[in-house]
Amino acid sequence: MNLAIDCQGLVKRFGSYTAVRGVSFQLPAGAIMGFVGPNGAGKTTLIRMLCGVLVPTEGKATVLGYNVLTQSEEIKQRIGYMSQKFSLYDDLTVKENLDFYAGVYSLHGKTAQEQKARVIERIGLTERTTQLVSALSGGWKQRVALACALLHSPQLLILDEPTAGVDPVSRRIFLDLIHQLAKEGITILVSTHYMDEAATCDYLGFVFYGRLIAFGSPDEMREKEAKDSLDDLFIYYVENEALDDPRNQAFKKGGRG
Ligand SMILES: Nc1ncnc2c1ncn2[C@@H]1O[C@H](COP(=O)(O)OP(=O)(O)OP(=O)(O)O)[C@@H](O)[C@H]1O
Repeated sequence: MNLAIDCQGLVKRFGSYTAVRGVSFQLPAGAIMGFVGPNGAGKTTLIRMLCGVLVPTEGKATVLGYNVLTQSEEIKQRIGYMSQKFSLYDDLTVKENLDFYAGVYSLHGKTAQEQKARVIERIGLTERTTQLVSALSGGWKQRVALACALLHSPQLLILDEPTAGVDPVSRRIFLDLIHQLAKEGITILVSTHYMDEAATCDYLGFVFYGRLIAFGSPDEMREKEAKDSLDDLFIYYVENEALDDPRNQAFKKGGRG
């Protein structure tokens, strides 16, 4: 199987605090995977290790066949990353933001022009290129950020809570775009708090206090544990997780979030 991500026993400690505790999973190329978990579960830390920007304390991982410890530059060139804050310049137009990111990805001349034209068309931004980003709705900002992340034709797209604070219609449009991109062969890793989004992924990883407490396809997971909803399934896994972290007890008693 051609794997986009293969990680084994990834651990990240910040001083005495362990944010990621031995995460292992394999993601086939071309699949969409969703990370779901409460705030502070360790999703972003895990993602940052897979992007090659944060060095794991323990464990190993390959992303697109490259080692996160020794080949982070190769990984960075081949992944598109979009954070929950979108990382756009509000006082620049859509086109100027794309120009800026083309430079970041070292795209110049004809290649830059072609790639910008490709993503503008692909993401449906033709009518928006001269607008200031500050004048755009959250949904349009999200699409501009996606266009920026796709400029260098990445093989893996990593989206960290891309739809946080975006209205439901825009979320749906964005999700459809993501699914089309996956059909075109891009592997997608997305972290989300929304179970309806998670349900559309090929694979799901439930992250809870630094552990990957479940991994599999949403349908298989629901069938295996005989749960109708992913919310029920998540709670089921959390309640069956014997964690030493005292915050786990708070979560079980209703302090979720
Ligand atoms: N650089 C750092 N130094 C110390 N602690 C950190 C650092 N980065 C993250 N943490 C801690 O690690 C834990 C996991 O954080 P992380 O951002 O990975 O969670 P998350 O699941 O992405 O949460 P959210 O959904 O809120 O983005 C948190 O308790 C956070 O405070």
